[in-house]
Amino acid sequence: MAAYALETGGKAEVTAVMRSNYEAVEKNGIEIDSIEHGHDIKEWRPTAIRKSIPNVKEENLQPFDFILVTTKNIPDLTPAVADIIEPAVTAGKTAIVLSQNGLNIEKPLIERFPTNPIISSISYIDVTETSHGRILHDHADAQKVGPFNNPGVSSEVAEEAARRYVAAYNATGKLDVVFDADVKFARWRKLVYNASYNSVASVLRMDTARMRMSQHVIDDLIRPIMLEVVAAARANGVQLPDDVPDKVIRADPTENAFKPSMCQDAEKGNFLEIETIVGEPLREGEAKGVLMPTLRTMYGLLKGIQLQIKESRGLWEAKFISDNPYQ
Ligand SMILES: NC(=O)C1=CN([C@@H]2O[C@H](COP(=O)(O)OP(=O)(O)OC[C@H]3O[C@@H](n4cnc5c(N)ncnc54)[C@H](OP(=O)(O)O)[C@@H]3O)[C@@H](O)[C@H]2O)C=CC1
Ligand SMILES: CC(C)(CO)C(=O)C(=O)O
Repeated sequence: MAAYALETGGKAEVTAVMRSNYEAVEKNGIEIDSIEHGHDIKEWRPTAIRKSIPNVKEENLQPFDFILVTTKNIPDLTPAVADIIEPAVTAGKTAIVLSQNGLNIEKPLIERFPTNPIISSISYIDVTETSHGRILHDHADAQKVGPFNNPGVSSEVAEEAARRYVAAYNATGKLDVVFDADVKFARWRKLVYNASYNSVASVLRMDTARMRMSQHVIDDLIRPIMLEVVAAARANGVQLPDDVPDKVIRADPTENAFKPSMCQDAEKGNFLEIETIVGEPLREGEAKGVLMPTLRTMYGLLKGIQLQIKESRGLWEAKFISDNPYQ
């Protein structure tokens, strides 16, 4: 959806890097059913489609102005985001936009690319790739875009890059995609949803409407996690208002059965974004003395699921390692 918005705005040319969907898109283009851009978009293609990350130096390419990262962010697996994008980054030039959920995702990027603007996009957009190259977009694209603090880049340069990205993305001015300098607030606010709904949905394989209809899932799991995240945010200097949990609980429409992105991954047998969405807020909160028992339990369950996925893909072997006290 980002490629579509950027290209159709007329201020950007997008090179889209695809993986499992490459062949399907190369052959048939992209089919989009979008609440905002139209329900019957067929055979759409961005300026370029690639099967691998462009290598700017080896291929003698012009530097990219922006790299928009829309992969899942799973630091407990390799390759890490910084390794994936490195060949396309031009030091001191390319701005890197992380349109990914979670906390502290900028840290490895700042370490690897100390002279590049690193930009945060917090996105509210329910998008599902229903099959390769087929996109269902059923919530208005709303984003808060702002610069992460990269000590090697001046705040003026970083802000200018973020504003330029917003201007290209929202060229028509019709989308709710806006500049917002308070990246820390936007990220913690979004985590109230993701740490709770994404993780509970992944364990229960349940959509958010059914959770609300059940009542107990909200009372016993969702609301307690939200309150723990709000307490962790406040302990870290982010004053989320008292009404955030109630607003976020009711954020999704109840007439369709929406499953958050992590649940979609669990159902596909894909790896889960556990560390950035659950592990990091847990560590940040507990480091400040906040008790987070519900989120800690979810973390343990999700790590168990991740281990099963790793084993099924041959990335974990069921054996004791030397310092394991339970053998
Ligand atoms: N879906 C949503 O509505 C929302 C998602 N988010 C966040 O946005 C981010 C992206 O989520 P989402 O769009 O759902 O993710 P998806 O898993 O649907 O899409 C990720 C894409 O990245 C590709 N990819 C992953 N690694 C590589 C690689 N090394 N090289 C090339 N391509 C790669 C995947 O390919 P392949 O299919 O081969 O794995 C897949 O096409 C996440 O951080 C998520 O939390 C935020 C708001 C809403
Ligand atoms: C809820 C949503 C779709 C944002 O709108 C999201 O962040 C996710 O599914 O991970």
